[in-house]
Amino acid sequence: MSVTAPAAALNRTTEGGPGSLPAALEVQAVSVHLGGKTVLSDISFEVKPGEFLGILGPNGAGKTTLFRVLLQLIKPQQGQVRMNGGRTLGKAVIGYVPQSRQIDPELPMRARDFVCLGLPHPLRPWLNRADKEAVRRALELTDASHLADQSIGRLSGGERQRIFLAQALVRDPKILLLDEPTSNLDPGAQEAMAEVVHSICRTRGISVLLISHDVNLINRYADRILYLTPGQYAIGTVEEIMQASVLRKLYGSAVDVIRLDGKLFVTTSSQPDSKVCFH
Ligand SMILES: Nc1ncnc2c1ncn2[C@@H]1O[C@H](COP(=O)(O)OP(=O)(O)OP(=O)(O)O)[C@@H](O)[C@H]1O
Repeated sequence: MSVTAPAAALNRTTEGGPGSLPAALEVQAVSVHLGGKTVLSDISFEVKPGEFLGILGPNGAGKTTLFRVLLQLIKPQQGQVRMNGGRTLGKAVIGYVPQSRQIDPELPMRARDFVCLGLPHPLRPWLNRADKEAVRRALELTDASHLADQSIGRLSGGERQRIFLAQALVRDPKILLLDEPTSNLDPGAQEAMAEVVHSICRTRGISVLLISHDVNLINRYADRILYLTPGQYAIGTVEEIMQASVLRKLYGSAVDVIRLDGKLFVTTSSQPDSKVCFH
């Protein structure tokens, strides 16, 4: 069920953004039930080429499940997903960086070989010129060319995320799905990662859907946000969605939004000792 924000319209993009282009992704009335539970309920939205959509919401709201639907790993019980104006390009159209990927520090693999695993034929013993160029370009786009010959297991968390991102980009996707790519990074590395993603989104016209629990990071980079809570959602600009009236409807409980030194904080105010929650 969607919650309509005051002055917010479903699928509206910010002025000067990629609003007038045909959608790269259309999610139409999608519902998903898992283990007897409704995880996504009648969700509809679209994303334009080169648009950056931030996805926020509490644990268990269905954010990763939405990605699994977009990746065709889960078939929704209701609704449909259309990409690239309804022209099916297969899974190559989507680049995906999953949540929390563990790498053995002793894994004897260079970063460039890890990026190669994103190619359609990763186990081929040689790379042709086009493959080499794709890997070179993906590393360059993610500002990671200098890491190419280093061992993937020995890279820092921030450096490793860039290699994961390069792997997701190596097939030149039209849509990029990033599941909490900045979690476990220090603030500087989070900012650097978000900068790289934003630049790729804008310069390559790739639609980015990025899940995060950091509303302020999303606020700086996203054109719009999709805010999911169990069974409910709202979509619009940060200003439209991050209002107490909208979040109260989404959570079905007392929630306040505080702006302090240019930063947003969401608080639960039903408790006597009103406390800051997850943002
Ligand atoms: N295969 C499954 N079978 C049953 N329930 C599932 C399955 N996959 C996910 N769920 C449930 O669906 C709900 C949404 O899970 P999901 O991982 O999409 O949430 P999320 O918003 O990504 O959470 P988080 O922020 O913690 O990553 C959870 O309650 C989860 O337990």
